Amino acid sequence: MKTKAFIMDEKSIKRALTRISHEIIERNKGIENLVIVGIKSRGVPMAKRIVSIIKDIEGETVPYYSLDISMYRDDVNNVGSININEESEMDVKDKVVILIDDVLFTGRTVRAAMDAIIDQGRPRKIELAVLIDRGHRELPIRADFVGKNVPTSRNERVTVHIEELDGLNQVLIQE
Ligand SMILES: O=P(O)(O)OC[C@H]1O[C@H](OP(=O)(O)OP(=O)(O)O)[C@H](O)[C@@H]1O
Ligand SMILES: O=c1cc[nH]c(=O)[nH]1
Repeated sequence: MKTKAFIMDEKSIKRALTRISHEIIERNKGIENLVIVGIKSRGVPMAKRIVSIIKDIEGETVPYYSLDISMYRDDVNNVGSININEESEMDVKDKVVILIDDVLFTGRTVRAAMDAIIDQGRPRKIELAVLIDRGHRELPIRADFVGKNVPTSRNERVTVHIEELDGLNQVLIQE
């Protein structure tokens, strides 16, 4: 794949996650009843960073979980059963769940993540934070918190590299 553009560097990713963290706190008037859920793979380190930024601001650690939705995808040949990772049962009943992912594209991953969460209990609300919204939704899903809106064509790919998984922090458009 050829890189067509550099969209974000380490500093701009950090600024975006800091702003999103402030917005989450502001929108929810604090952190009471919040639960943060990172979607694997890159939503997980992003979620941890947001938890850490919120702790710096509010002085408390918000509960957080990672979620593997591969079994819930409707466009993968896999009608399999529920499989939240075995690490933890998520306590989401009556909580405000903040879902975190790196890229929002068709919305199918988020749809699957919402199914997985609701199977664990009835949250009071689910909100969505993404680093990149690249458009091309196939479902009526939108993000509440967006790092950057990046217009793309369908055949492009937005690639997010996060240090914890990839050794560096950057966002690229590739084709
Ligand atoms: O809105 P959607 O069309 O569902 O696309 C967005 C999803 O696609 C990416 O994951 P991908 O399936 O490419 O796997 P990855 O996490 O290994 O990159 C990305 O991390 C999002 O989770
Ligand atoms: O461009 C895209 C599409 C799906 N998932 C990504 O991470 N990038």
